[in-house]
Amino acid sequence: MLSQIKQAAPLIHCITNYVVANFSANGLLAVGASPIMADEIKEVSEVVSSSDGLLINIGTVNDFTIESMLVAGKKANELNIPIVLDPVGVGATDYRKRVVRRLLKEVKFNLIRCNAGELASIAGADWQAKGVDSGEGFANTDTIAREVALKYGCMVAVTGRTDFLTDGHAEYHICGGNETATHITGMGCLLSAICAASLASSNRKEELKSLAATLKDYKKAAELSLDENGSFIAQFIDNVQKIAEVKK
Ligand SMILES: Nc1ncnc2c1ncn2[C@@H]1O[C@H](COP(=O)(O)OP(=O)(O)O)[C@@H](O)[C@H]1O
Ligand SMILES: Cc1ncsc1CCOP(=O)(O)O
Repeated sequence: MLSQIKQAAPLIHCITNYVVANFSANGLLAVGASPIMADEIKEVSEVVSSSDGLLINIGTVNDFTIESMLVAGKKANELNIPIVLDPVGVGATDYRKRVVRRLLKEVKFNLIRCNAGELASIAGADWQAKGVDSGEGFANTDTIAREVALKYGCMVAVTGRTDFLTDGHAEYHICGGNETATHITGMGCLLSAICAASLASSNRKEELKSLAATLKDYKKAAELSLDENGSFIAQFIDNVQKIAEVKK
């Protein structure tokens, strides 16, 4: 699927957090997409209107950027531009919970890409999240993901050792990857940005299947990368690029 993104070369508007902005831009470039990071309320409407996909990531959201997210999200809905929500660390604070509740109420998302702790928080399930990391709990994430997908009429991708993707009806489990991914900040955030590129590059009828292939390619790139953190980051970007360049 990364090769399909490379062919389509979509422009992806990212309203994302300042921890991962550079990594996400480089990752999008590696798959052949074009990133534009913009969160000023006076320009987000114009930026999203000329984009093929939108990422809303709440990792470092504040009272200004939430308003920009809502303006961009509503404009994208108007223009039928696919939107991915990454609810980074939503379980960590009441503020983040309120932000995500408001986003899910006022904007229609195509995909929520999250870890198990974030999913549990959105669903109000019992879970011990750890900041922006997944944490631990006993809830059945597959069941909750299906419920959340049906409730919000969107696809849900819950990532971890095994990824789970569903639209509430059909579903995929994706195995593999490299545990080192959990020690690198921004791996989930970049994946969400690439999912926006995937949605922007695929036929609407095939988007669940295409997203599953995207998650698989992402895990493959991690498998092919070294286990030390610094080398992993460089090799991972190289491997994402190589997989995207394979002609299908
Ligand atoms: N234990 C693990 N082993 C292998 N891959 C993992 C593991 N945990 C997460 N991943 C992978 O890391 C990437 C980012 O997912 P994740 O860490 O769940 O996101 P987040 O950064 O939002 O918590 C995904 O490709 C996921 O499959
Ligand atoms: C550490 C951190 N703090 C706020 S956003 C962020 C990045 C989280 O990135 P990811 O969830 O992809 O690891």
